[in-house]
Amino acid sequence: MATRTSSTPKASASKTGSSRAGSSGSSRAASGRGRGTAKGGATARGRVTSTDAGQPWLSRVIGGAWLALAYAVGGGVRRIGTDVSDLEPEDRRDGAALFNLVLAVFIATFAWWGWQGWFPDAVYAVVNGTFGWVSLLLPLMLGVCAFRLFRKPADHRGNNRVGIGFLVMAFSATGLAHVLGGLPSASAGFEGLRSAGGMLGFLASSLLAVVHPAVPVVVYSLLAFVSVLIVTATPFAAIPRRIREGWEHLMGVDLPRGEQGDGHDRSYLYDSDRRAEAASKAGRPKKKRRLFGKDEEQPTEALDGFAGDEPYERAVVDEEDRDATAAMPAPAAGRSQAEAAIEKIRAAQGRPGQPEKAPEGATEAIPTVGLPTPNPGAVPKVPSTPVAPTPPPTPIPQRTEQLQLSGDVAYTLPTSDFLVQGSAPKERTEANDAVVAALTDTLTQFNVDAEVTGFSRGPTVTRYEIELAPGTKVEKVTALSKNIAYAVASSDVRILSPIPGKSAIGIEIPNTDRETVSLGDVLRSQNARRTDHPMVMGVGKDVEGGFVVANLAKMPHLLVAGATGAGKSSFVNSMITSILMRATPDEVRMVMVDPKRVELTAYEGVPHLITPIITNPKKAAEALQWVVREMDARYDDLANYGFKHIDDFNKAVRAGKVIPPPGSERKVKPYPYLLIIVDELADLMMVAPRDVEDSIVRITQLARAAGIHLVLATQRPSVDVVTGLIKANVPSRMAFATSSVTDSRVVLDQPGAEKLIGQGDALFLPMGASKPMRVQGAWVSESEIHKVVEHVKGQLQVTYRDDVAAEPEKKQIDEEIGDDLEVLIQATELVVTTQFGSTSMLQRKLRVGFAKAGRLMDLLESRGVVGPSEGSKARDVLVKPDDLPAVLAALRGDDAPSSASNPTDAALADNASANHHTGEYENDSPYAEDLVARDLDARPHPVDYHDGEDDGGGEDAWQLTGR
Ligand SMILES: Nc1ncnc2c1ncn2[C@@H]1O[C@H](COP(=O)(O)OP(=O)(O)OP(=O)(O)O)[C@@H](O)[C@H]1O
Repeated sequence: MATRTSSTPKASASKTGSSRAGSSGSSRAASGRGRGTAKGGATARGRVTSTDAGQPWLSRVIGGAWLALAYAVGGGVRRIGTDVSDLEPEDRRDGAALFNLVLAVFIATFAWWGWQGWFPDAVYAVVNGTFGWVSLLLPLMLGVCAFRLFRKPADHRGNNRVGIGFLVMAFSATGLAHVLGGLPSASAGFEGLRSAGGMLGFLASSLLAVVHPAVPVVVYSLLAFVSVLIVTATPFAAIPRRIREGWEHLMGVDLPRGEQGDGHDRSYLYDSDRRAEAASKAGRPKKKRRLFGKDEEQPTEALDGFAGDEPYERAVVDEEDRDATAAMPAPAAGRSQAEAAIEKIRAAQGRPGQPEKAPEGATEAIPTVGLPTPNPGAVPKVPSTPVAPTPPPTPIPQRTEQLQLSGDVAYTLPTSDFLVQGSAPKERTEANDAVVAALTDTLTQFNVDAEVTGFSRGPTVTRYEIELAPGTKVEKVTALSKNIAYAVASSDVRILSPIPGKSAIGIEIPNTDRETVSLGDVLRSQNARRTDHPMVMGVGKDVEGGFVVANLAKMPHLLVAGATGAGKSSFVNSMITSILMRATPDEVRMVMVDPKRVELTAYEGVPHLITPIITNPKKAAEALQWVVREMDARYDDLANYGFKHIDDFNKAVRAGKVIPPPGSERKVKPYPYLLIIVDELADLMMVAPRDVEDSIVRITQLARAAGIHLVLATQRPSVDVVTGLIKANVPSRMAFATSSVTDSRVVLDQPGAEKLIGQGDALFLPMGASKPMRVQGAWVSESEIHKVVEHVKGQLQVTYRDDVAAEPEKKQIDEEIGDDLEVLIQATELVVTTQFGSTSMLQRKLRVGFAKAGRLMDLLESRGVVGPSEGSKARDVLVKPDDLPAVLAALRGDDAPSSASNPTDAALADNASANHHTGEYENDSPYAEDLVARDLDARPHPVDYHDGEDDGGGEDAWQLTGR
């Protein structure tokens, strides 16, 4: 113990010393001396002290003055634009920066402003003799270097890149200048060379020019171009984008707000620098996204006047630098990434891994409390799984052959550029290395013989893979879940044991730097392009960064649940937008139920709707009953024409093989898929639980073959909302973060959803899958939705069918009942609840005479509540207590038929199917108004969705998911 604790400060002290040496200042030198007295750190510090002491006082005074001046200038430069003056003193490199600045100004004075004198002349001769007229550019280059060193001294990679880029640029420029200056030979002398590319230009070009004067021009033009790419950190592939950005910047179009408004000079930042910058602000909602390849604030909201939600919104508004990661010190020179990252984690835990300072005069360092600082050299660089790249914004080929709607209406689907391109996914970041270090550290501490062998980074979480040594129990790792959570400073750690398909334990840990998954990217991914099926939706991205798309028709019904704010509505938006992007109103029709009244209003008026968005829960219950009738009608057609699935029926209709019976005037047309979206099931269940449950169960049991699909969303996944019956019939589940493990069990039949981190983080359990897949839901902004909806509305006018959620006609109270309604209701309640059909009981309980009680009993018999009289025996009660509300409503005449089991409803259903047989369905069809006049035969044959697929729908809903 003593050995370990005393060595830690020593190691750290020497590390600190060396890292700070580059930016030495007198104050730090002094502090070094002070600490040098402590035992243990004496050797290293002793050397520093003796060197300082040996320095002549004059040089120390000059050095001090230089640094003081450098700090003053640096302080000013750091306040230009975005204030970065909170830079740690040990990270500054103001001395070197000032040197660059002074040199720049000095060269400018004679190269640009013609300052003369013996000293400038002498320097000028050297500089100009070396670089020729390229020396005119040197002040600019040095100035940029100085600016970077003042403001971003810790960005060594970036600074080196810019420095090297300028060197290559200067060299190639001298080569070119030599040719442009007429290829002066050595005999032209110093003066001749100065007016061209100087000595450097002569050396660079004279030999190449011997072959042909064009050779150095070509070679150095290319080199100059490459140097520009190096300085501006532009990979070859990004050249067109950069040119476009530059152009837009110049022309002032689509100028990204963030880059314009905050004054933060990012022009010199390489992509990785931008990412690092973003990572340093981890935890803050990311505002920038990529629009067709360029950085952009949340898509054009400001332009469109849309102030919709932003991805990863947080309720807590805090300062950037109070974020856990932002508050951590920037990596000091000489420290490895992993080491810096470890420090970040420690800082997040409130235990920065700095050595404890020895008290004055102490001979031994105080033992360090907590985790030992892992030796960064020992932290393995584990491989990360490559992530799927952002799909190119290339347009998805338009399905022109299908877009001729029946009735010769040309319909154009929205083009894929209506949806923005997301930012490039990251394969690994500093935060990942930090977690690997922390995990390795935890395993070592608890003597678990296992190692982190790799990780795959998704948009929200990264899954770290741990492999066990032979003979090590899995439980040894799973038992450490709390310690792991502690080590990585996150309470949302989820352990998968094993990772499906792998002999490894998976530990899912939220990324501090989450990425937004743009719906546009998901729909442009290869998985989505692979099929034309109109019911395919972009779900999001899995933990390995692969795009997940799913076919709603194969699900065939989906339950979406999660606590408020977990991302359900965003998911529903992505789903609807996917359909609008890919399907014509002839292919998919929708019924939207939005009891919250605000979630789906954006879609009001799209031609895919068959009824206005339903906001009244009672009407929603009626609409569900309409769906049941529609389903029955479709089934009748299937049965009559001998088909098992609506797709086969549609195929046959398009092939002209479905011929109505002779005498029928009906024109048979393909049925569109019908998607019913209920945004809050709880609201419906509160109004008419039995009716809603009945309808849902009936629809879900049968509707798959009829091409009718239900999506039920709820923020209250409790058993009274998602009843056992509903659950049993809705096989696919999408669970967003739930507030309790009980809720998670209701949705998924297993725990897990309570560990999700919200904001689109979900467990997707499609029909047929045994284990849920963790996905980050796709995000589509309100302005994107608006654009898509406007386009779709511009293509075709919506034609609503008015009977879907129409108020059913008020049934008149039976004349026979007259004024006895109230007492009859009481009699019904009595008889049904007691299940005892006795006239004398009515007499007693209702305090009515024998004649009145007899009349009530007759009324009950005529309404099917009790059976006929059996002499002195009590009558049979024909209504079960569960059906009481429906019977009472029917007596009052103020409610809709409760279900198909209701005699009145059954009669209605019979009528409906009778109409079909007589060919009258046409007028009854939900699509009658807009489809009836269209000439089927004139319609080109649409693509057959089911080619090569199992028409019986035996595939898994997630057949399209994966990377
Ligand atoms: N896929 C996503 N990507 C990024 N951010 C998301 C995503 N989904 C949701 N969010 C963030 O979470 C916030 C809440 O999401 P949303 O409105 O979808 O929640 P909800 O579950 O529908 O809540 P409620 O039930 O209260 O309507 C959004 O405003 C957004 O900031």
